[in-house]
Amino acid sequence: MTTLAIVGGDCLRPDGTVERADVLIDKSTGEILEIGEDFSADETLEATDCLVTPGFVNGHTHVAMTLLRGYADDKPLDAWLSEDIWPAEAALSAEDVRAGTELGLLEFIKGGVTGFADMYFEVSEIAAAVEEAGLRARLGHGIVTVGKDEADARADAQESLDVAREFDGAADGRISTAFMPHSLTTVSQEILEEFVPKARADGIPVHYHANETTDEVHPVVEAQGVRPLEYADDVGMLEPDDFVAHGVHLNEREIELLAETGTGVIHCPASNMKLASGMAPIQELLDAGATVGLGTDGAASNNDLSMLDEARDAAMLGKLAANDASAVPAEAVVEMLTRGSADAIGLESGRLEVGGVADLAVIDLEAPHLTPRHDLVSHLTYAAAASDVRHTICDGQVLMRDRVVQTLDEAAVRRRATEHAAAVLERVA
Ligand SMILES: CSC[C@H]1O[C@@H](n2cnc3c(O)ncnc32)[C@H](O)[C@@H]1O
Ligand SMILES: [Zn+2]
Repeated sequence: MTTLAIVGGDCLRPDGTVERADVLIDKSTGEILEIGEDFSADETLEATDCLVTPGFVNGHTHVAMTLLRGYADDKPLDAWLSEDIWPAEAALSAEDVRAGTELGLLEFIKGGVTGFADMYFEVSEIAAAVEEAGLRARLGHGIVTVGKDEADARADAQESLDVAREFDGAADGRISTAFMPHSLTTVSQEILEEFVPKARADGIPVHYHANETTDEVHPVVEAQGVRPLEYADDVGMLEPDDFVAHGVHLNEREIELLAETGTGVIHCPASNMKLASGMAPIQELLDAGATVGLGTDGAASNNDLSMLDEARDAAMLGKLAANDASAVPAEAVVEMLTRGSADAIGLESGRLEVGGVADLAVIDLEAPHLTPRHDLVSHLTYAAAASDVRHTICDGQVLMRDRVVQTLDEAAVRRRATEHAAAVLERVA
């Protein structure tokens, strides 16, 4: 057994309390062995004046979209996708997706993210980058069938199923998968009715964008005569392992359905604000008992991949949406940031506890904006930034030590991404 000790820090425990303790990790199994004091270990990470927290889990993203960061801003979802993003994505090669993914994973590690769910294409490249970077992920091929003939639509759906089967368990079990129809309006009913049962039969979860904008709600109501999530339920897309992104425009019945079925909801506040999609009813979802996590969505609608920014946005927007300053408090946000997202997307992480997986972030508290230290849960939600993360650990392995990423060459990744982004734009022009 090879061990790693994180020493000198304060630990954020699953009940929200903070206690002074060291953490002993078995590097060979990636498990937390003990939380206490005076451990001898093969390797040490210094955490004096730091907060040791569960690693942050980004419950919904399109990580390779880092290449399109700043490419198209200040438009609503439909125009942004159809006028700018989809034409640019049509020009992306597998190598571009790899370069954009590596850049995104670098940003994740530097911001304390240890796990994420991703919907995109060229998933073999994304899986290879995840394996190299050392992160944990649920990956899937996103299906869009609008504008495609039947053969192409079925091929796209089949690819999503094949990818989910092929990559489940990859990277020593750090990669899991899902069947990923893009949304209830961009994938036909025929495809959903044919393929969702096939995913279900293989125990593959389903992930999709739902109720993001009113433009996504009205066509479903018109065509089906029911609300989008009632339709999703009818086609078998609300099960305990399933998770939806956004859930902005939900009525009471849909909130109830999400909670009753145990379907996870990934709240993406920055993307919802930037695209002016609306304000998700997060306090209502929490009150109903739904499993709620946080996600950045892609870097082209955010425009960064900082989960600490997302935490602050979730708290602020949650209060505004509820017209209540006590809504979506810091404790609820930290829960969404860690085990809420992990539970929603089905990752075994999000808790700093003995026997749990050692997916951790160590936050340096020696900064003016984190002084004084009345309440570290408050600081995580309202004041800490990605640049305050000092070390990142996933599956017991140190991915970043003293802000130096160990698994990726930062300069090379940034250089490659810059080159690929420029080449894509030239092709699109
Ligand atoms: C077919 S792969 C996934 C697909 O989703 C697009 N996308 C990025 N952000 C959003 C969003 O907020 N709502 C809906 N779709 C989004 C991405 O560009 C890919 O094409
Ligand atoms: Zn998305």
